[in-house]
Amino acid sequence: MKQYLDLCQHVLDTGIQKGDRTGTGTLSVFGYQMRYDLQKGFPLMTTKKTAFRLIVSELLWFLKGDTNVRTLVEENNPIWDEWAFEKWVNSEEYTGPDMTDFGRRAPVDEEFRVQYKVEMEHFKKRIAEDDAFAETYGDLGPVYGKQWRSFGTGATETGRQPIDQIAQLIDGLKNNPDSRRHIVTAWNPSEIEDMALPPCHALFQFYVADGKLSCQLYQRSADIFIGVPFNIASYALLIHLIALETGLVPGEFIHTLGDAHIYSNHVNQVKEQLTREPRELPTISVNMEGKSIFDLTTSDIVLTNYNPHPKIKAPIAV
Ligand SMILES: Nc1nc(=O)c2c([nH]1)NC[C@@H]1CN(c3ccc(C(=O)N[C@@H](CCC(=O)O)C(=O)O)cc3)CN21
Ligand SMILES: O=c1ccn([C@H]2C[C@H](O)[C@@H](COP(=O)(O)O)O2)c(=O)[nH]1
Repeated sequence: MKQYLDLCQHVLDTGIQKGDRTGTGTLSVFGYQMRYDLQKGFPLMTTKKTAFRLIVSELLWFLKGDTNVRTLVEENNPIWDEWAFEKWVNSEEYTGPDMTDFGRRAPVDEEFRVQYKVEMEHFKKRIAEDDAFAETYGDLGPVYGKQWRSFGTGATETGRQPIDQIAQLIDGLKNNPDSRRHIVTAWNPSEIEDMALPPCHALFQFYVADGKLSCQLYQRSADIFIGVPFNIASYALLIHLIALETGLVPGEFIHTLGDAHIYSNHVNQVKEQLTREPRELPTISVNMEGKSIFDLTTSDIVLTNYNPHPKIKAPIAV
């Protein structure tokens, strides 16, 4: 994972102090590229323990075309909770304690944090138990799952069907591997305003040469300490899955970043991680057993030989 540590060092050394939407403040560079050869092992962070289980359940959620956090809540995956919760506490129906700016206040205000945790637990319980509530407040809008599997409603004006970009990708890779048009985009300008968060991993392209399958991602905005380790592993897993589906061997993941930033409250954690020696990479195996990648469950994907340094905690910017 030297590539990742080099990115961290580069941003610490040359990053510019920049304000951001969340009000946290960042050190930021614009434009950076990393390459991961998947033949050398599975690129999950070894310099801090990273929750692979959460990465798997999020990717399978995208692949099923799901955009409702209920599925993630049921799988005990909290990574999208804040963005659904935000919609709930800003709604007219919410009558609990004031949760304005909860993301910024919770890490620094002990008394508020207790209140926030109570409200968040209530919210999750209701998402899990109340169908109508989950349908309204669990849904993040037309985020990744919608764009990947069902891009563009368009039906009323054009009479066209929504596009299953992943099915088309698999089809194209099988039937026309040399094509330079193996592209999937989550960036749908006409639906951005309805999304809880505009897509960060916005567009990717697949490529086949020598029987190997590679993918390059353009990520417009990259939270280096929290988001990027998840994104690298998620796309590496996506390449493995698409390779199984198309009879190819995993090649390279090329990760191209736009605004690549370290949040000001992650700088110490990044420095701690930089003192650690990378270890041997783990490997993964996938049990397809006649299933398509759209029907997999988390237990079908198994990680072995993962011996990371301990976890490093950090607050997430909402
Ligand atoms: N500021 C920000 N950074 C992100 O990376 C990010 C967002 N926002 N918003 C949407 C999604 C949600 N993602 C997330 C959210 C939380 C974790 C997280 O809490 N990771 C912890 C581990 C959690 C655990 O082990 O329970 C970590 O330490 O990596 C990771 C990715 C990635 N995205
Ligand atoms: O997969 C993801 C999702 C989100 N992020 C980070 C990047 C930014 O820090 C925030 C999004 O804020 P914007 O103001 O919309 O750019 O989330 C990530 O790194 N990876």
